[in-house]
Amino acid sequence: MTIVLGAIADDFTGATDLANNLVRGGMRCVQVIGVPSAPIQLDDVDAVIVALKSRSCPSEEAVSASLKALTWLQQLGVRQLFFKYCSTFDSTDQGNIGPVADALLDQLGARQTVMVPAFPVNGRTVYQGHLFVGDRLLNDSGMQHHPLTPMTDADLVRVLSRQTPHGVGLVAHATIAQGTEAIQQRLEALARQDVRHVICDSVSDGDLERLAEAVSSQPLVTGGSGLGQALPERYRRQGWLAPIAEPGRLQSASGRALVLSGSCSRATLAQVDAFLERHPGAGFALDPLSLAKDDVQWESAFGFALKRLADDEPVLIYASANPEKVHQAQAELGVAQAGELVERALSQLAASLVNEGVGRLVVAGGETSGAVVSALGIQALRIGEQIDPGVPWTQATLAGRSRPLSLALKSGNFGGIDFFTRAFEVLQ
Ligand SMILES: Nc1ncnc2c1ncn2[C@@H]1O[C@H](COP(=O)(O)OP(=O)(O)OP(=O)(O)O)[C@@H](O)[C@H]1O
Ligand SMILES: O=C(O)[C@@H](O)C(=O)CO
Repeated sequence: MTIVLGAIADDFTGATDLANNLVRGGMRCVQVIGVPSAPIQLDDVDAVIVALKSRSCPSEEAVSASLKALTWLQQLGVRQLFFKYCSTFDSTDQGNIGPVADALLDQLGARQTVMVPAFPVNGRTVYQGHLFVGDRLLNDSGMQHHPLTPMTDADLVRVLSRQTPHGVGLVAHATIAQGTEAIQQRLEALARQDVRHVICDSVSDGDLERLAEAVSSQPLVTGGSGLGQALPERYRRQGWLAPIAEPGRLQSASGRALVLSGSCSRATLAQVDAFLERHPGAGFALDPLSLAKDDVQWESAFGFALKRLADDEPVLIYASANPEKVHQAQAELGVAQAGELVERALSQLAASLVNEGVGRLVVAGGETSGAVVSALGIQALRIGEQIDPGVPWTQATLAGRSRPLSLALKSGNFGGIDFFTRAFEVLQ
């Protein structure tokens, strides 16, 4: 059967989040890390997700990587394209959501796309074009302090209008509530006014189902994984997808357990605190200012982890810090360098500690996960059981290792407070 969906995700945790929801909808998914350099086996696959690290890089790089992914997916003959970005619309005035969406539309020869970041089960909803995280507007949710893409405006029409020269419009909730026909009529009316990007309100799974029905035949849809949760059922009704497939089972996990965290989100900071409270002495804090000086802190972190792993004790290495500390590091080092130092330190720890027997690895943060997965040389991930909404266990085959590596890539703001402990319980 034809591959139904080809997705391009702007970060690695976002890619596994989308894959997780598609698998739960009964689609057989493969997640690849960048465009594969050699042909890969895609028999019996309904969806292919290309994970990029294009959320925070210069927009020209994001556009070029996304178009390369699109070309590859077009060659596979996929029926619909999905541009996956964050449910908190992480971006800056330079992009990358607007420029990438424009470039994808151009290459597809399509005139319009919907923008649907909502993921209600995780508290992300959009009403009158304004993004909420739980009961807070985006700019008051903690996302205003994000180290790389601070979100200081919750009005997505306004946010996106700064990123594209094209028209940006809204399908408001009153229309979504009326159902498919009303949504399609509104999209058509906006297209006639040359509105190219359409932010869509959605406050419930029902809204996402109505939207999915309205857009499941469009060449390109964009948004968070909430829309991805609703699409498989539409594809099935359109006859594009066989009845519910058995989502693949992963091999049993083996090896030592390690948690690495480079996310500074409110949720991750609470998860770090909860883990350290439950396992006193199990954490090692990295600090970009020390990392910038020499290798001493990295070596200490490595030694600390080795010792605890040898004793089979829980271990968490983290750079996660409150906004004051992050700003202090950024003021001295610059935003990009502070981030890079942390990403390099954590990804080198991952590579070295996997060599020392780590087989179950949890990574918190999308950029951080991108750096770790790249350092490990992983090319593709199989999707397994969900730990919390949006975060599944995955498995990767590594060169020179007989057993696969089990890997959970946690989006910054996802997961319950006990995530770092519960993740390993789910594996047993
Ligand atoms: N103490 C720190 N000071 C400055 N920058 C930091 C610090 N700790 C982490 N960082 C950087 O902040 C960025 C956090 O982004 P990351 O995407 O990993 O987390 P997140 O945004 O919370 O997760 P997600 O993208 O999944 O929502 C990374 O580039 C990381 O290196
Ligand atoms: O949509 C989300 O919130 C996540 O999948 C994500 O992209 C975080 O990096």
